[in-house]
Amino acid sequence: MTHPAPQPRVISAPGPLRGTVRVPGDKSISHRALMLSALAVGESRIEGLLEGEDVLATAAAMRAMGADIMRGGDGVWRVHGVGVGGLLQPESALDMGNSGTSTRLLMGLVASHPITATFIGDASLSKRPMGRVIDPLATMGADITASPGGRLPLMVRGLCPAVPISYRLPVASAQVKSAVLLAGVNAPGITRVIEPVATRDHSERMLAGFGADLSVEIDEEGARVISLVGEAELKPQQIAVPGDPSSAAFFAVAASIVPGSEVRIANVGLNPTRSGVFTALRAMGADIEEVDARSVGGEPVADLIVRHAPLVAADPDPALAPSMIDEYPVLFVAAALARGRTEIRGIEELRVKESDRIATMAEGLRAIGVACEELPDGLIIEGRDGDGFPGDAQVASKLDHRIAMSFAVAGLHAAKPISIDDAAPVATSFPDFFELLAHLQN
Ligand SMILES: O=C(O)C1=C[C@@H](OP(=O)(O)O)[C@@H](O)[C@H](O)C1
Ligand SMILES: C=C(OP(=O)(O)O)C(=O)O
Repeated sequence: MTHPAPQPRVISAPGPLRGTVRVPGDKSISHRALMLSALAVGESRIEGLLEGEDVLATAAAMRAMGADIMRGGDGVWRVHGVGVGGLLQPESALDMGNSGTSTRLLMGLVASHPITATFIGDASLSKRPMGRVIDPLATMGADITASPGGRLPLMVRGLCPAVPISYRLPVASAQVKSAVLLAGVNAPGITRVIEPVATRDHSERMLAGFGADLSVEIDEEGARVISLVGEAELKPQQIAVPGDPSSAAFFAVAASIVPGSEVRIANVGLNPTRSGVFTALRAMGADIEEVDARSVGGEPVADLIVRHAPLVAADPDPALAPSMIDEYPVLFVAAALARGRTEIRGIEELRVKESDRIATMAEGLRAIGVACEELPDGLIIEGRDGDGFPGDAQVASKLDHRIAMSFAVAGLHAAKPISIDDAAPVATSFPDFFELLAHLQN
């Protein structure tokens, strides 16, 4: 719950970006790999795990509930699980730091085990809504006491056996879907999640990969119906985590906006439920080539070669929102340099992330010289037609890693430096972001 001292950073335009970078492992897949390995009996091995603070919070919580988790000197993580139903009562509160995914998915796991756990987090996480997972998990029988507004700190008292439910998602959220499915892993019978709008499907892929009986059908209205047979026996796996497209997006935008750049981003996960940002950038004229397409750990992967290109405003299709939800802040930076006006709608979910990402980005963009107008569910941005940002301003990251990295990217094409009041949150999802950026500047 304590924060490291703020780490201010000044970014100035260094000239073209050139070379190859390999982005770290996918954050969503890393969380799930640790959780499911911790529920399997026997040793799982995870290669390419993201070693960011959010994922380390998940690892610490799974250890506190009985799993044996070790990082080998070879960088491979070895997990000895406790078996479905075998999670132990943690001795102290689970500190989720800044991580919404850790909190919501672990609440699901605890909900169907005969244990009680208290969840705490940092100032950002303590403002985020948990009612969206409390509701279905309470229907499954968990007893949950939350702080006012359904927030952290909160306590989950699991029920075993839990009641399997059929739950239609009221909000397009992979975290809510996953919380219900993970609770369903230790519930008798069939737990069903109906998803009118598809969100990232890593939980479904990985549950099936660990041997759970899970099926997905499309109903007559086009919704995905995910059915999971509970009291599953999960078998240990060898997992290779692909690179995170959400992290790759920062370099894709950086190379697109800085004249003379050409960057190869290696090992990027391109699961269609995650790759919307590349579709949106290409619609703006970005030059993104996919090479060496392959499959890593059951997920599509390729290297991306991104070259500078003049960008033109193109309103992103709101239907793409779930597949690029975390990439909007950096897409706003691209839109702010494009020719024309971009209207981005259908992204009200951005208001409940690590910060209110519509408001925080609007404030920062104005500070660096961009005209924009906030909407309840989006943002209108007047593009600068390739003209760099005037800069000479300080922006606030508000405990939000994606805000800090987005303004670092903006600083690469600014007449005067942009300072970020606190870049420490970058360590939650992308600890070596600034090192990789420096590598491309040499
Ligand atoms: O399931 C996941 O791993 C995630 C789902 C998304 O959140 P929501 O489910 O709240 O949309 C995303 O923003 C988050 O970074 C990771
Ligand atoms: C929203 C994010 O993560 P989380 O919900 O796990 O905090 C993110 O990484 O942008």
